[in-house]
Amino acid sequence: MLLSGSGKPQFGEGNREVGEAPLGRPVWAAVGGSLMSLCLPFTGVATMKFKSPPVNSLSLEFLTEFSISLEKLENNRACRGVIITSTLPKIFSSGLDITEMCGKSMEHYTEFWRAVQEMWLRLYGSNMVTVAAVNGSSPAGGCLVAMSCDYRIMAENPKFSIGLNEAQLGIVAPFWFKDTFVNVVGHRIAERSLQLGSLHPAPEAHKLGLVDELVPEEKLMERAAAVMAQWLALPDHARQLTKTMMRKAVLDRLVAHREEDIKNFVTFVSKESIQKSLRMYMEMLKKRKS
Ligand SMILES: CCCCCCCCCCC/C=C/C(=O)SCCNC(=O)CCNC(=O)[C@H](O)C(C)(C)COP(=O)(O)OP(=O)(O)OC[C@H]1O[C@@H](n2cnc3c(N)ncnc32)[C@H](O)[C@@H]1OP(=O)(O)O
Repeated sequence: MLLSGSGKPQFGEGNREVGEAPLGRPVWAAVGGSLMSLCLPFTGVATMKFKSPPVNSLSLEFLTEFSISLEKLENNRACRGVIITSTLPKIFSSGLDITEMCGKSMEHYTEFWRAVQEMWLRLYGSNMVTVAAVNGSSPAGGCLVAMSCDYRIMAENPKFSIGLNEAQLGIVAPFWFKDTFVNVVGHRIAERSLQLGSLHPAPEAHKLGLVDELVPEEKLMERAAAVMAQWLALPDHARQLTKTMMRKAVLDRLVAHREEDIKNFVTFVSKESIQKSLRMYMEMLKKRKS
């Protein structure tokens, strides 16, 4: 992931680079983890770029780096917003790494699911303004990342799709994926889309309200910066309290049922029938390629 931003850099470890202006003030700070890059310039707006080829799957390692990066930005008082995008052509994120859910131990599933929860709790509950610049396809967990942001701008290419397609894999989106979806598009659209495991091409996703606007791909980052400026024009405390008011019930629900949710996931994913569905899905992906 690639994370970049400006202001007062607080990133202690890793591949840190800090530019110094003549007065000794940091111009920018870049913390290049291996799976995402992050930069924070003077504007106080960080850009986080996923860079985990081939398709930015959300592996345990990726999720861990994502959560740590969010925590660092959240704790950096100079950072007020983050734009999330991908360095890979055509893919925002392919969602949870299916190989993390196949043929592994119960301990591994537990650790993996806790990391998925952690990422969502941090992103959905962030005090920062979060804008997703969706520059490619974004199924399932990738859609969750985008939906957890405050605003979604998608490249207008109809070949790019987004949605919670879990049902197509023979698995079930957990209640907090569903809650996030309902909060974005409303109950009826969420219900139909979830039951059918629909992946919506960008124009349809826009019509449904799953993404807020479509722009030509080359204008995506420029537009994300403009939207960010608009959101940051308001006082942080008023915006943050409003965001909390809108999202708290859904966040609290997972916090209250976190261990139960992990148990459900581990039990569900360990079933031979589910393992078989996931294996068949992976085989289908490979066959489709050849
Ligand atoms: C009672 C209730 C209890 C509830 C308990 C909980 C239940 C479990 C909930 C789990 C929720 C799951 C969420 C998810 O996110 S699951 C993942 C869903 N993702 C997908 O369906 C996307 C699949 N991928 C694609 O459609 C395409 O790859 C994509 C459009 C993203 C890109 O297409 P492209 O043609 O560019 O690339 P390839 O298809 O050739 O893929 C390249 C290689 O990457 C591998 N790949 C793709 N996606 C994944 C993935 N998500 N995880 C792991 N690996 C992935 C693909 O197989 C190719 O590999 P090879 O190069 O080795 O062939």
